[in-house]
Amino acid sequence: MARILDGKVIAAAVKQDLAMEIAQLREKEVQPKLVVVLVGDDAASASYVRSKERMARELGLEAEVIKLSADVSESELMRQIELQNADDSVDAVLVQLPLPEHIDTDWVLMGVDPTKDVDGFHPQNIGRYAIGSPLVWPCTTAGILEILERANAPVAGQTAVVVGRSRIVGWPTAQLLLAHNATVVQCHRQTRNLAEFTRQADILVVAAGQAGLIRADDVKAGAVVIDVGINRVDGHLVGDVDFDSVVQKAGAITPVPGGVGPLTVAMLMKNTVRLARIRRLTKEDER
Ligand SMILES: Nc1nc2c(c(=O)[nH]1)N[C@@H](CN(C=O)c1ccc(C(=O)N[C@@H](CCC(=O)O)C(=O)O)cc1)CN2
Repeated sequence: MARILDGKVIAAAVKQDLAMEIAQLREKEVQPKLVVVLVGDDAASASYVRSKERMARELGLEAEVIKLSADVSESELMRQIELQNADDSVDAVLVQLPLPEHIDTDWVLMGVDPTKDVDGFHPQNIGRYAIGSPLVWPCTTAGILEILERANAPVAGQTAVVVGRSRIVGWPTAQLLLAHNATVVQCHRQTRNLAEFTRQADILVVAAGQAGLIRADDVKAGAVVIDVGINRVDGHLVGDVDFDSVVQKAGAITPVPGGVGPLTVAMLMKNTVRLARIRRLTKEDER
């Protein structure tokens, strides 16, 4: 039976460490500020943004949410982002995804000042994945590393298989595991014989958006399985991994809900503090 990696417990530990760091920053008169831009009225996005605002306030960070209507023009959205880029009191800017279809997401993300890009989605930060040191890793990816580290799961030298190659999770997670010296295989929709790869994984990260995609037969005995899927099936939230069968075979597994999700918000707070520290306490030529 696998060890359950409880994201709520790990997120609470991250928050506790951060509270101390924020108190120390306050002694240096640094008050980190996060701005979240929310476009439209998608219920899930609105709920995630509320969690972000709530956790920021709990930790004593300044947080502002800019709400724009679903039919906002691309130029108005860009204008709002540029205002945040120019505001010296703002350390971190996040544009909640997904954006409505009429908006070019790549273009908008390129508009965020890379030094305030708390999601790590600006091309300049994506380029830095290649040298293993973006200013920040995307929040979910950073959360996955936090889970592995706090579970004392080794990464270097392990075979890691990542299913999915999204901008938000799959791609950066593969890059992060590579930067930590895992042997990485990135699978995606067009991968043939997916199970041939997943069965080799010491660390299996699944972010495909397909409920029940990975079953016990697809997993190596003793593997660490990180389930990033969030799917609603018959009114219930389930991951991409068939938890009930895989829990019998894996060495450790994250549940859904209560696994990676809570870390995504906690790591946003950690990234905000990191960007504030870099902008306010590090000389430009040391960044
Ligand atoms: N700009 C960004 N947009 C999005 C990101 C992101 O990192 N940056 N990630 C996701 C949504 N997301 C945060 O934004 C997020 C997703 C899930 C959770 C979470 O805590 N999930 C819970 C279940 C919650 C539920 O009941 O729905 C869990 O897994 O336990 C937090 C944040 C897409 N957009």
